[in-house]
Amino acid sequence: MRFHTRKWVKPEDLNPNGTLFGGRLLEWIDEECALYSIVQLENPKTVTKYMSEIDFKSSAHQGDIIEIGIEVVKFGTASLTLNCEVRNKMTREKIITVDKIVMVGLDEEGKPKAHGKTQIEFVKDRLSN
Ligand SMILES: CC(=O)SCCNC(=O)CCNC(=O)[C@H](O)C(C)(C)COP(=O)(O)OP(=O)(O)OC[C@H]1O[C@@H](n2cnc3c(N)ncnc32)[C@H](O)[C@@H]1OP(=O)(O)O
Repeated sequence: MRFHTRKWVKPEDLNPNGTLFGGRLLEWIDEECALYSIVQLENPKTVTKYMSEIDFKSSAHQGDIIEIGIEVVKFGTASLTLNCEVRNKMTREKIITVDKIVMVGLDEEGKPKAHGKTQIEFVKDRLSN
């Protein structure tokens, strides 16, 4: 799993309990998956179709730095299936896991569009082609 993005937990990210608000974390995960999929599928019209159950294993506190990891499970026809793990950068403790996130690339009419991708591509390799 590659951990692409770090986030710094700020006062506005906390719940009334004083720990990281779950909704904020899901927003970060969704955005991370969208950005990752847009780049991989080379389609800016890529949406979240499905998220499996989530498992909050531990929390984070103000000032913590967390990192969001993504792994490709499968390239489908129009879809890209990912899994995600978020961990505390300092303690390496797992905060959340999401086993299955399905992103779908759309065409101009908002219908699923075949992407023709079968493996992860790195931007640096695209540039050298
Ligand atoms: C980043 C964001 O926040 S985006 C905002 C939130 N997301 C949205 O608004 C999306 C709203 N949903 C939609 O517009 C539609 O459901 C669409 C266009 C994404 C998909 O429409 P569908 O009629 O379900 O398309 P279809 O049945 O062809 O499925 C498309 C792909 O999704 C997969 N899929 C569909 N439903 C599910 C599901 N419940 N679980 C897992 N995968 C699914 C299919 O297997 C298919 O994959 P493939 O192309 O690799 O074979």
